[in-house]
Amino acid sequence: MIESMGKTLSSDEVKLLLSQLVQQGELGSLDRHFALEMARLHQDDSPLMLIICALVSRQLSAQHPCLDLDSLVLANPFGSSRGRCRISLERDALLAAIAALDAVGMPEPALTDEQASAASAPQSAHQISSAPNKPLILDGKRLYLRRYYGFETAVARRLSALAAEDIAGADIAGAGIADTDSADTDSAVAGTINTVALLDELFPAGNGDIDWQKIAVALASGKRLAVITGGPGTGKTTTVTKLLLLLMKQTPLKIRMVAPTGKAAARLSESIKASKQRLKATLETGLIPPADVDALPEEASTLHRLLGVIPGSNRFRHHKDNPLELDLLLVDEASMVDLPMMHRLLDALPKDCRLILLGDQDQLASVEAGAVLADICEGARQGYRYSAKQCQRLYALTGTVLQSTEAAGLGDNLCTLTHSHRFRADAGIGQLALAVNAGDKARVGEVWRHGYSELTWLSHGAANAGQGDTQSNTQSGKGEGLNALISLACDAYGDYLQAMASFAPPEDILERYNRFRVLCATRSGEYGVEGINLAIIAALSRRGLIQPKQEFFAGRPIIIQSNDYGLGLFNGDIGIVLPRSAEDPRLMAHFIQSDGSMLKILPARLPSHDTCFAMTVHKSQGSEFSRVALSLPVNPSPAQQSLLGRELIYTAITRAKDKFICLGNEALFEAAIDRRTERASGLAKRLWQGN
Ligand SMILES: Nc1ncnc2c1ncn2[C@@H]1O[C@H](COP(=O)(O)OP(=O)(O)OP(=O)(O)O)[C@@H](O)[C@H]1O
Repeated sequence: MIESMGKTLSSDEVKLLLSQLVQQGELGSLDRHFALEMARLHQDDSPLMLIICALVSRQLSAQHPCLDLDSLVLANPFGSSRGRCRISLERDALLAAIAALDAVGMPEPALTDEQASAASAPQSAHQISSAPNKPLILDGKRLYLRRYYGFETAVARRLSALAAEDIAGADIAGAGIADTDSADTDSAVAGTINTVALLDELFPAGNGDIDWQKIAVALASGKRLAVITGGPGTGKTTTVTKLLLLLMKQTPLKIRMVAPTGKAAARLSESIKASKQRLKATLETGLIPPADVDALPEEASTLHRLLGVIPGSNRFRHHKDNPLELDLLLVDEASMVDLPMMHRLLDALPKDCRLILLGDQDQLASVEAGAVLADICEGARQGYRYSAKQCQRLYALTGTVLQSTEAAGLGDNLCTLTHSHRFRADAGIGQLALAVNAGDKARVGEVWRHGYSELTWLSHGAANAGQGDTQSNTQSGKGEGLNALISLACDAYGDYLQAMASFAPPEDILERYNRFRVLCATRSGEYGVEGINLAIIAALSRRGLIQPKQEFFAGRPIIIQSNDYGLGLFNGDIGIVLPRSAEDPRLMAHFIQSDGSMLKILPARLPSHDTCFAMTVHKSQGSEFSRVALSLPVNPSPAQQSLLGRELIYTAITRAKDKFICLGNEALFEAAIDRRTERASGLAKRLWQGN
């Protein structure tokens, strides 16, 4: 049934095929190894068993929690470019044959929490279960590794349960309107009035448009789970600060705030602090004294730190049997949280805890498997979906009339903020981000051609010039685009290097460095992180701004590639190697921590790291810079092309506050906008359709 060039393949031929796919870079060696191990453990090295296991493993390596058999390209499931490696499968026989494999099980009806936890117990991602349970689960047309099936079903079950729960006493508006007994109704109405007064104080009447930030606070005040999403500068932090204030006015709560990376946690802390200051200046009636705002927490940590890493293990101190001690958990940059991490987080939440997720559903999905935030928001992509009960409650609290729909999935728990207060509606970066996010290529072209001073297009070469041909701030000519980008980067980085040369305080040097960043779509190649870093080092050296004679040199920016809990450094943390002082030229790596203090580490003690004049767009999530230059590859490989999607471009653009520069070519840019990253997952269906 598995054929290549019209010939049915034997097991040995399939094993050879897997080796060839690895040699060609079309399959990971881990995926091949996984397939062979599974075949050995299950004493079944049938061609189908080998192929299916390799495909499921490859899906996971590409961050898909499952293999969706409906979207499998039967004529060439590995997407091989070599004729010999293009196998084909028969649709009709495939499902039945997979179901008949001894290694494949079917979903157990209503898995209990214990069973789900056992199924998803921490092991290495590709470890094969030694339990009698089947290592693969076929759920309809989706094939999972058992562990990931456990993660997905547990996350769906826990989120749905949280979503369905109203906060006792907060269902006041609905109760006040609906038919409840009179005592309840009296206290409910009193509570409603209190909440209404607080909401009015926090959100003074505007211009008559719906105030979605107010809706978000009203919604989140009554639900155990609230998800507030929106693009950059739409006021997520402002909104959540007001929400925390409102909740704390009603009941004292033990609150923790987290983000997936150290950088994002530091930014959350800064944003909350700034938001508190702004809020204090707007409170007028005395209903909320400034001291109440001061009392709000502002310290944020990483998810890993919250859950308590156990050194040398991939388990955490907090889990179902040792839950966290808190009443409310706020998770920022939730789009970066992967499926296994979301499972661990939900597992560690105590009963009766509120969970608030903040993030931008349109950003790149997590680096590891899943696209949890996008799945959570999937059912409300076309607009809000509030039940009649929720609309009644929101009307009672905010006076806003909203059109109800039939209750669906997480509809009552979601609020999307769409108006950016950071980008002027008529300014280039906001316009470009909007057009890219909508996949509107014609509009994208118009925005580039408009000649906004905030946007600069650098063409890869004359042959490819196009996108910004008609605008003044356009560069073309073979190789000139890259030269222009390197020169521009050297000008920008020259600022912090000159501050270093005059022994400015490290905080000042880091602040200047963080004003600009080159972001790359890929790691390798001349236009990737590796090539651009080398080119910038060479150019800065020619200008005499750095002296890269050794691995560590004064002014070398560093990005950390792994977590080191002992040192307090985390994957994605960024610092600079600087002399200790004007008198002491010995070098120390300097990092600003989430509480604003400076961490100094001897370079030799740093965990794995890389130079960071250029970094990947993926690693830039949760950060923002005044100016961003994006470098796209010239001739991306098929694997690179698949990563070059709309979310990547959107994420890069929205890291920039004042200026966005793009080095690319029109065809590539357009193709990327057309390509949406879809992760094979059953989570959205489970959350929104209950299966
Ligand atoms: N309703 C509003 N009216 C006017 N300005 C606002 C409003 N809400 C937020 N802002 C301003 O917009 C800016 C961004 O707000 P905020 O930091 O809350 O957004 P965010 O969505 O959290 O941003 P980020 O994308 O950086 O996470 C801030 O300067 C804030 O003062």
